[in-house]
Amino acid sequence: MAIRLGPNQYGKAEVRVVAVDRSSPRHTLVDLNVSTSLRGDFTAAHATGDNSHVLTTDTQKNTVFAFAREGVGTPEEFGLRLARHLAGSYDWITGARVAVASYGWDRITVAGAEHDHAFRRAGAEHDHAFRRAGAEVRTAVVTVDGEDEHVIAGLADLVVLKTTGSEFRGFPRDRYTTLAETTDRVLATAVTARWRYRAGDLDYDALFAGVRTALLETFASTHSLALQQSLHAMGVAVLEQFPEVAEIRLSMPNRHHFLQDLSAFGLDNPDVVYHADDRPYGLIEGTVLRDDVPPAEIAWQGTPGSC
Ligand SMILES: O=c1[nH]c(=O)c2[nH]c(=O)[nH]c2[nH]1
Repeated sequence: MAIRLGPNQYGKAEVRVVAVDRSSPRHTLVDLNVSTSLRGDFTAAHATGDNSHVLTTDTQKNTVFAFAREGVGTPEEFGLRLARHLAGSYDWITGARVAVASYGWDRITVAGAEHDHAFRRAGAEHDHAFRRAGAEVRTAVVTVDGEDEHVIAGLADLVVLKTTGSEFRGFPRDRYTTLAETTDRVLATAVTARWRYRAGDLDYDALFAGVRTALLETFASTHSLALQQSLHAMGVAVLEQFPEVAEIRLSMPNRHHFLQDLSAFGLDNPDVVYHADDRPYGLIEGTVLRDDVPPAEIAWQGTPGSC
């Protein structure tokens, strides 16, 4: 019985690259998940571990980031540029497949914010604060406990990002601290928020829309010194604007965007190309509540991500 190597391919899966165009104060961004894979004669690597024909997956990843520095364009164009380059790089590589998933981002709009400098160009559309299209979920948890009824409304996976207007500095340093202080970073999070209503007949749709808008507007407008500060400001805004809300609990992972070092390829990177890292992530959670409303812990029992 002859045993042989059948079809095979290899590449780097899910390179998360975010490219920001800062050429005007109205930033734009492209957010991609790029997977490459090569076909060709890689028999030697499989049979004997001879890697002389292996264009490493690390190199493929670097190529994705380096190509993003030169502009992304459409996913199709970016895929074509990459695939042509990879397929043409060595004689023994006969083909390349590049899969590009492109995540859409909408500008956050803020009513009545025309006087904020970040809105000056397009009415209420923010220059550098975005909401990822499509991912979010509306939630409700209702508890009936004897005579008591509790309604917790919420949303999950409301993904937002600011390309500027975020700092993080002034933290203590010990022997394990390597994080650099920054006065300008990309700030991104997936907001999970749950808020408990006071009793009463309420227009839940209108309240949901209002709370969601308050969360978005406040994320966009707050010059953030920490994600904790943004979280607090978002909770305060909801309680200030909606007397119907007794308390709000927020869970906000810090979706880190690391500036990709392109210097090894002779490229600068003036805050253009980022690696959107999915883990580990900071997880910032907090409750904002009113002093004069009795707690209702039973309403929260079994609700994940609230503290
Ligand atoms: O907004 C932040 N809060 C933190 O607590 C923290 N920790 C960290 O490493 N980066 C950040 N960013």
